Amino acid sequence: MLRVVALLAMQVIEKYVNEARNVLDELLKALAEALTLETHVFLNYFDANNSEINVRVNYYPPCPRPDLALGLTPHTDASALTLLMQFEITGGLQILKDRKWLTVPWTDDALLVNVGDLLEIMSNGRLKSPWHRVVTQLDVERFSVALFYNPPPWTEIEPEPEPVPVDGDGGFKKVVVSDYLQHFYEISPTKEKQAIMYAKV
Ligand SMILES: O=C(O)CCC(=O)C(=O)O
Ligand SMILES: [Fe+2]
Repeated sequence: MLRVVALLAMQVIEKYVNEARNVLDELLKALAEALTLETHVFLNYFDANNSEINVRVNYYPPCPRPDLALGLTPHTDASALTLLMQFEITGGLQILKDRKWLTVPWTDDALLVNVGDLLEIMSNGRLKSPWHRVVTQLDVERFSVALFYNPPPWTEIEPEPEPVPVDGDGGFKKVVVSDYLQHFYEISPTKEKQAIMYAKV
């Protein structure tokens, strides 16, 4: 019985992964166009057989002292893009903006897309990976599914040189995806957004 359930779950996840890949590929094209770049500049790093998709299921139980315990410690995602799903509107996900934690507005039945560090590097800082965390809640339990989409590990990603980011940021250099990931996991968790400095000139 358990085997049947596990098999069914695997089929559902596989279906979701395949659909998610289509959505994310379209988004990578749309994001490149929005930055007035050639449509495929980001998508070209991915390939259907070797790109990495990792799925993490997060469970946050109700917490008697949300003031004392976080659900997920602050971080950026080491992905290119992350597709997030939650099962009901429960809040909990927050991003740091102007030094304040803001709860991400998330409507029911909506998927949320998060820019990861690799896309920040590829876009030379024009797309930013947000510093985010999950807070616990008193009487609320929460599930989320995070799907991380990455080019194959041996891919060398290169920041798009033009146009120069408006906020004067940028200054990224070429990195190999697996080198970046190794660095990211070696130094995580960090107190602030730090791993991405590895990809700065
Ligand atoms: O649970 C969430 O909404 C976010 C999860 C997340 O940030 C992650 O798994 O990296
Ligand atoms: Fe995350």
